Order: sequence, then C-alpha cells, then structure tokens
Amino acid sequence: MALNPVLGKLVSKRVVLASASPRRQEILTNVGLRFEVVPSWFKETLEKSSFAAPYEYAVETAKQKALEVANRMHVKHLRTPDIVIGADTIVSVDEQILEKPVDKQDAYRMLSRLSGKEHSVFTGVAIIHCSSKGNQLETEITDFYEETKVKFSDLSEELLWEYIHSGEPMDKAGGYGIQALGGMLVEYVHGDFLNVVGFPLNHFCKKLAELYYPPPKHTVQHIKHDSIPSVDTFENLSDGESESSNFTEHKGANKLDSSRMCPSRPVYNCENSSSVRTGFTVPLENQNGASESAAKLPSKILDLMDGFKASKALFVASKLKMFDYLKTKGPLKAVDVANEVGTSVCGTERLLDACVALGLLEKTSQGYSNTDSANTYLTSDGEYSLHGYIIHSNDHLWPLFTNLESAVREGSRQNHRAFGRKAEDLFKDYYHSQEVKQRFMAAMHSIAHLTARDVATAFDLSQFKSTCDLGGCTGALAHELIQIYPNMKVTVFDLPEVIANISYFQPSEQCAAPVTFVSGDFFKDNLPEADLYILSRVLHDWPDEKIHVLLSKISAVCKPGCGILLAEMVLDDEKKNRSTALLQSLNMLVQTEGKERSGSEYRGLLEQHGFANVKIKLTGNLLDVILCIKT
Ligand SMILES: O=c1[nH]cc([C@@H]2O[C@H](COP(=O)(O)OP(=O)(O)OP(=O)(O)O)[C@@H](O)[C@H]2O)c(=O)[nH]1
Repeated sequence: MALNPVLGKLVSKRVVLASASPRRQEILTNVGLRFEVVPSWFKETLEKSSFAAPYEYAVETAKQKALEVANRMHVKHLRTPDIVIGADTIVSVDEQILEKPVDKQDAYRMLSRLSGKEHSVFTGVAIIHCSSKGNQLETEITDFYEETKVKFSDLSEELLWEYIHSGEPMDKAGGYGIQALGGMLVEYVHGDFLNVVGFPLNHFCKKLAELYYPPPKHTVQHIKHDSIPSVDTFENLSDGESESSNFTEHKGANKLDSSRMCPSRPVYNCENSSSVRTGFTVPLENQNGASESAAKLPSKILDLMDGFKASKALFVASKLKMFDYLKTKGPLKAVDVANEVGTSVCGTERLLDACVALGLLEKTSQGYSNTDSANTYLTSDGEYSLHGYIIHSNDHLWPLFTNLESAVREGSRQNHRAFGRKAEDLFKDYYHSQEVKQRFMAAMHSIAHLTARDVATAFDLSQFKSTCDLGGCTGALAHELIQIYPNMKVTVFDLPEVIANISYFQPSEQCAAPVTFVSGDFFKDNLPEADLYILSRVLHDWPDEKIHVLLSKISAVCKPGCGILLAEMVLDDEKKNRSTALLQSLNMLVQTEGKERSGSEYRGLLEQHGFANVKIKLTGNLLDVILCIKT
C-alpha cells in the first residue's frame, strides 16, 4: 500500500503514545500505527506567561508529557520504548490560551469568548526517540506544531448551555469537540481538521518522512518541505537510502552524522518544527542491509507473554500490603520491607525490583518508595484505591482464568474447576461465605468509586428527580450522583446480603440528602419507583433471556419520559478494537453466563422494551454510559 512506508518505518519499533486522549488513539489507530498507550502524568501547569507565543506553550507541554513517559518507562532496558509521542492541543483567542474547561461555568466562559469569532487551534507534538546506554536514558527530541483557524457562528446563551449540558465540552481544548456536536457551532475551518481534533496527522507523517527518508544529497534542492514524499518517492527508495536515518544503534559506530539526522538542515527547516538531541544516539549506516535482516524484537508479543508475570507481581505486592507499608514508612530497604511483611529478603528484593521496572515503585539509594500512582491506586486507603479489585483478581479471577482453555472449549463458566463448587447462581457463588462476599463487594466498590464521576456526568441527568441504582452495591455511584445533583432522590436496590454489609463502605462525612438502601432481588421483587433506573455493570452478568426479564420489569414501571442509564464497557461494533472490554468479556465467560456487548447490541435490547433515543457516551474511563428514554 502506497502510504504505508512512512508509518511502516515504525512497525518494528516499540511506539508509545503518551496520551489519554481517545481521539489521538483513534486517529493513529485508523492509519494502522501499532502503539501502546501510556498516558502521561505530567501536569499541564507550565506558566503560560513565560512563553512568547501560545504554540510554544503547546510544544513544551507536549514535550514534557512525552519525556515524563519516556523517563518512567526507562527503568530497565527491556522497558525502554523506541519512540514516545506526546501531544498537546490548545485554543488561542484574544491572546489567551484555553485548555480543557474545569467545570460547566468554565466551559461557558470559553465558548462565549469564542462565539462569533475566529480563533486558532494549536497542537504541539513531540516525537522522542529513546535509547538506553548503560542505565542512562538517551533521548532525541523532534517537535513541531500545527495551527488551524476555526470560526464560530454567533451562539446564543441558550444554545451554549444546551451544548454544555450534552457533556461534550468537558475533556476538550477550548470546550468543544469539532468532530461531534461542536461541529454545529463552526462556520469555517482553515487548515488541518484533525489538528483541531487533537493530532495533526499530515504534519506528523511529513515529520516521519523527514526523519526516516532524508533525500539523497543531490535531490535536496528539489524537495518541497511542505509535502509528504509522494508515493513514487517511497516506492523507489532503495534500502540504502531508506535506512540512512534509522534511529538505531549501529554496532561499532560511535560518531554522530548530524547532517543525516538533524531535520533542521535548510531544506527541512520548517518554521514550526525543531529537533533537539540529548544524550547520544548513533544513526545506522545500513550499507549492506545487515540490520534489515536482523531479527526484529516482537515487543508486543513478548509483553503479552510476560503479562501474567507482571499481573501476579502486582497482585502479590498488593496482597502483602507492600504499597501500604511503603506509603507510611518508605523509603525502605528490601530487608526492612521483608521484616515488616514477614517474607524472605531475597524474594522481597526481586519482587520490589520487578515493581520498580513495572513503574509501580521508585528506587533510590535510600530504598524503595511508592510512585504517586501507587499511593493513589494501590494502597488500601488510596483516594481511588483499586486494592479491593486487585485482591479479587488474585483470589477469584486468577483461578478462573487458569481454566480459560476449558471455558473456551466448553463455552461455559469454570467455577466448579477453579473452586471445586458446582456453579449455581453467580451471586450465590459470591455470597456463600462472608469473606468472599466482602472481597467481592470491595472489588465492586473500587471500580464503582473510580468510575462514578464519569458515569454520573456523562449525560446531564438533572431532569430526573429520583433515581434507583439496581444492583448498586455499596452506593459509590449513588453518593456521587447526590454530590452532582443535590436535589436528586437516590435509592440503591440490592440483595439483602449486600445491604446488610454496606456500612464499612459509606463515606465518613454524611451527605445532606443521604442515599436510601432497599433490599430485594430485581428479578423477583417489586422495584422501587424512580424516574431513572441505573444498571451499572449489571447486564454484562446475564444472558439475553435474563436481560429481557429485567428490562420488561423496568419497562412496566417506567412512565414515558423516564429512563434507563447503563454503565458498561461498550465494545466496538466490529468487536476488534477495545482489548480491555474484549478481555473483560472472557472474564464473563469464565465466571458467568453473561458477556460484554457492543453499542448496537445494547441498543437492540433496550429498543425491544420501548426505550428509544439511545445515546452512547464513551467516557475514556473503564465504564461507558448509555442513556435511553421510555417512549
Ligand atoms: O475539537 C476538538 N478539540 C479538542 C479535542 C480534545 O481536546 C483534548 C485536548 O487536551 P490535551 O491536549 O491536554 O489532551 P488530553 O485529552 O488531556 O490527553 P493527554 O493525556 O494527551 O494530555 C484532546 O483530547 C483532544 O482530542 C477534541 O476532541 N475535539
């Protein structure tokens, strides 16, 4: 395929996108780039006034995002990526830089400032080539930016609020998404549309072409700097030419040929790009094709082969409460951790080192300490602790997954093999002992707490005066709903054995309007009255027949205008892209009769029970949200 060679240069490389933006992931996936996503932890707090121009701020932020990920991943040679890509999109109007709005009022301020005017959207991009020398990370940074001008129509206050209540502005620079509803606000776009969406693909490809296909010296003068090399240019490149700027270490070579590497030679010196070298990287002079024929490291496959070891290392460190000890007492030497936990020193040291290499811990001459994310997610009292779910994964899901082969052969759950118990009802399995029940509730609580805000704000729910969270367990989502919609009456409906055990999970400061907990079985008992019924991670537990029973019960008590809100991992319609959700569907296979479903499948189920106007919001968090209204 003619366009392939530019991105094809990256095929054998470990490419990392240092961005949580689903749009950037989609733009790059759509053109066939294979990459890992490692969202950056760099906080976008650079002092804006210290930059002479808005694009400089975007470029520097992109660079810092990418460098943070490159540094984090480079702990052991095996973890060092080849290329890290970072990006930052901003809107500039009246010499002000607008980023993502922090709340609805902020979105209103931004959008009213853009109304009736032209503004610029800048995306800064950094491409960092990494290599490892000894223990040292060496980076070569290429950065550039792209500007697109966008003009908004005059927008009424009413229209702006309607748009803001759609929830779309919140994670978008300038408070709008041109690719969706926000497109309706736009009168014209001058420049690269994808740049507005978050990633200037065309300029990125040009930059790769510059880096990987520098023209032979005699043709330099004839190449226009603003065009991607034509199809012929790619196809006619000989191996010798095409590899001349490969960012790989060449055995025996120890000098830089900067004329080959530096895109800032006159012909490539685009006004809006630069290349900076830090550390020491040697370009490959591939005269004889030797490295072309060398075995390429299939890093993705190797990572998958190692995946179970990494999971187990995380599970064991969590189970032994190492992150808890390090939070309160760190930094600690391996011997001190071993003494605290009661484990062997040699085993503890290896486990801690593995956790460092996996980016969970930091190691200095003073010992081991938690990373920020270990404090937040891995300690049992972290703000968004996943400890409960990790223990559930270790104690419950791991034994089930070891029977995945049987589950695939037989097409059914494996509880009998994993736990020696004949599979009954899914929840009878969980609630047969107090210990298993509490572990399961802690697991569900940790996911519900982590996703609650995104689920509660995916749509504006203020029209619903009362809500019933069916299977709402510990009430984590219910409490979040009350925070966001203080006038909403929220009821959690769950099995009696769950309701009897919720007290441990309630927030310490009591909400003014507390959540009501009602016990019952939603398949058998009457449902509490409500304007909105929530089913969060409920439908995926059940086969279609059971879902029809539940939806017809809800439909029977729902008046026209009332709704259902589903929170689930929504698969893409082709079921080939969202690996987290597809792996979760295997998780449902080994332990339930349910499965994860696509947006169309959920829509089909809901419409059969008189629910229409089905809207699906992919939140970027673990759970996506579907809202529909009874006609
Ligand atoms: O029209 C659109 N304009 C902008 C966007 C999206 O807005 C964000 C911009 O934010 P940022 O560059 O800071 O990136 P993040 O999402 O925070 O992800 P990082 O992890 O890379 O910091 C970006 O997601 C654009 O896609 C849009 O969707 N439409």
